[in-house]
Amino acid sequence: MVPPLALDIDGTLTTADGRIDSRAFELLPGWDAPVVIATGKAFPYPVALATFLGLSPDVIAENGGVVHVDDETTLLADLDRPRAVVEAFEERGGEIGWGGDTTVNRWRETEVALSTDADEGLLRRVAAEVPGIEVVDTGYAFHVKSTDVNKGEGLVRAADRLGLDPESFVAIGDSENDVSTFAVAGDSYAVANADEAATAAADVVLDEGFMDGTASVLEALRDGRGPSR
Ligand SMILES: O=C(O)COP(=O)(O)O
Ligand SMILES: [Mg+2]
Repeated sequence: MVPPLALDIDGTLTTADGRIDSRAFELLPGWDAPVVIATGKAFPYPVALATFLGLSPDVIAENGGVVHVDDETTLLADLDRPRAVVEAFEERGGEIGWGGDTTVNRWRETEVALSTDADEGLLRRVAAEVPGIEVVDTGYAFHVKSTDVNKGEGLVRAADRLGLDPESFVAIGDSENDVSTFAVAGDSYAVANADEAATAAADVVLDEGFMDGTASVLEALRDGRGPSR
């Protein structure tokens, strides 16, 4: 019997150049337990990914700001303060980046994401002036978000709605925004490309990076073996 999964997207289900690794489409469609995709990306991305993987769209998006499980969507933070931070950042000369790609933030309902090209020092100074707001660096974006939400709290909520114990989940991830997931899942794996925070928080740090690492865990779980490192 395979365990339920809590899976990050970027750095975890992807190749080093940011594409979904095709092995996700071999390993996940038949997974015989719930799969919760837990990401910093806006809500439509994990819904689309789950749908095209043939999974039910049980997702944690926007770093826990949005939880959608069993056809119930819950917004756990609001956009006003993150937006105010980004406006103040822009008034002081900061740029959110993304080279004119307006899709990154178009569907966000609880947080704002800035390109990692943005002026991090200025962003952190502006954010520090607003209580209850933090900047999370995933290596793929700077997320301006409420301190009240995170992926781990999202997983507790998702597990409850699925009638499962969060400890029954195996979590795999690569960055700071996965630390809270690792804290509530029973077993946690950081891929080899993981940042310092995720590496320190994981039960196991894998020898292989990106989907090579993730696939090694999923294959071992599927085959009833302990995952190799
Ligand atoms: O949106 C990001 O910055 C990273 O996304 P992830 O949480 O799926 O890795
Ligand atoms: Mg990631």
